[in-house]
Amino acid sequence: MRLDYLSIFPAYFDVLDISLVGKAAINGLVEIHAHDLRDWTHDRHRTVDDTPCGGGAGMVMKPDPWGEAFDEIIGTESDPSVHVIFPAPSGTPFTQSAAAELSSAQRIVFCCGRYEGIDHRVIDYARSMWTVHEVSLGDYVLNGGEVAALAITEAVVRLVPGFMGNPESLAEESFSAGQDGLLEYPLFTRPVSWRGLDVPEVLMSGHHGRIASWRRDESVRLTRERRPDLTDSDSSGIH
Ligand SMILES: COc1cccc(COC(=O)c2cn[nH]c2)c1
Repeated sequence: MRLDYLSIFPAYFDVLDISLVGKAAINGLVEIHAHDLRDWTHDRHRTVDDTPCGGGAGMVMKPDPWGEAFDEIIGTESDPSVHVIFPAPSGTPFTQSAAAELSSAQRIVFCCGRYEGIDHRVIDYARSMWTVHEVSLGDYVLNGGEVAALAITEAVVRLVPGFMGNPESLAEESFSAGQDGLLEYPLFTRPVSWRGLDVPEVLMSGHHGRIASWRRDESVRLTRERRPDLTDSDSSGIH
């Protein structure tokens, strides 16, 4: 899987050289390329933004640098197998199933917006050429798409076959299919007693049936408490 990042702050992606994603890069599982959008400007100030047509506060990212960067990084041929991601508050909520779908992509290009956003024609042009995803990580505003691109990268790359040493651990996480779309139950490890707080006895009983039932009850309780929106979904198994 090749991952490209287009940003005016490409150094954000240096962090991908460490930890698991870095290891995957070494193993050749993923190939990471970060690019400075200003490399495709031609004026002395390397300008990437301009005032919004129609007025309004702030600045908008000009289309020209994006188009030239696309030509060089992706090419001028249409190819639906290339996935282009624009993180933005106005995007479609990003989910674990979207991460799973993207984990089989051969190429993903992250376009990191700054200022008030990117000239919409950039997204329209990209849609005419590749498979575009405008995604939101949540109902809040970041200063740019870089942090969102890092989060999406981690969610996707950890699902790439061969990435996780222990694929079983993927099956039991929140939002993974195995949990019926419920939130993950509370986790404990040794010591059994810590600062006057004890591990729930059932987990030390060795009775696997009771443990499974305790975990399910906890997942249902947590999901009802924190994510009532998930309780009616068909996959949750609770109504
Ligand atoms: C594309 O234009 C913009 C404009 C402003 C900020 C951003 C960065 O994305 C977010 O803020 C975000 C992503 N998910 N939730 C919030 C992009």
